[in-house]
Amino acid sequence: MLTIQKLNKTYPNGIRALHNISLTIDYGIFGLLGPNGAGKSSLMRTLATLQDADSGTIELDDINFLKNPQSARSILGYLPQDFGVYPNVSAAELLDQLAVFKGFIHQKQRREIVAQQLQLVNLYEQRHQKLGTFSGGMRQRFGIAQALLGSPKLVIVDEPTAGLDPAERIRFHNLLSEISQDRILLLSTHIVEDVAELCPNMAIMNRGEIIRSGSPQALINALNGRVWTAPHSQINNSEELTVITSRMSKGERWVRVLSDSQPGQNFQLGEPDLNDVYFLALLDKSEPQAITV
Ligand SMILES: Nc1ncnc2c1ncn2[C@@H]1O[C@H](COP(=O)(O)OP(=O)(O)OP(=O)(O)O)[C@@H](O)[C@H]1O
Repeated sequence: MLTIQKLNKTYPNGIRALHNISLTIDYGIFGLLGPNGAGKSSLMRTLATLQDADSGTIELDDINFLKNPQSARSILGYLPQDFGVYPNVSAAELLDQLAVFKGFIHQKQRREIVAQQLQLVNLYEQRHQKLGTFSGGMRQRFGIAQALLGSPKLVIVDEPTAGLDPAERIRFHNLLSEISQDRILLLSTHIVEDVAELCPNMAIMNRGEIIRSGSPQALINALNGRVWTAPHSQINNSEELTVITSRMSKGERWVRVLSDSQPGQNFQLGEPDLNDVYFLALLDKSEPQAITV
């Protein structure tokens, strides 16, 4: 179990990026979902021991990350949001060099590990190709290969699917699912579908705070019988509604509304989903009010 307790961080410019963050995270993929600026990267960087917290604790296997970052680094791998590569170096060369930094000093052992990792992420055939010629998806898979050097118990990946095309995204999801079998994989993302498809457990973060946590299914079930839908064109303007989303679907604008009873005659009961959970969580935090559409 990774245990985070009462973690706080305020940057020198006064922005409070983490406010009393407490989470207990078990093996498998854990999704951290939140809008831009929620504090996800701040939390990821703190867990990766790349920045200090003002207070709180992070523990895994009796290692206190904040007091003993060196030991923590030996059990964690990190794929940052802005993973830069040297464009003129090949995948095998850079991975070999990163393996040296991870403490693999014997060349023969390193060669085996580098080959293993590149096979795992399906880049072995392209191992001599320069990283500057890799597509976004290949680069992210390479990022996973380097994060897995040394078989870490905790792997932290920060917004890895942003910008990937649908096929690469599926391939990347499959890879994440495969490598999460025997470790904790923390996935930070602002893409609701990433969490819906991959994560048995999740938390939603906004403005430096955890505002929901649990299994996606349990959070969705809590909305059963309370989400109503109607075409926007059929809603009477005078109705006061708690709108979850109002967006285009198949050429028509549809409104989803939270209500304990049918909010109007044109509304039908909808099937709640993780988008409803997410948008309602964000609404809660910004002082919910009835919205007239
Ligand atoms: N080094 C820093 N110094 C000052 N403020 C920072 C720093 N890093 C982040 N912030 C601020 O802290 C808040 C949280 O930022 P953070 O990058 O952690 O959020 P995020 O959820 O990862 O967002 P995004 O999805 O846009 O990357 C933002 O208001 C951001 O401007």
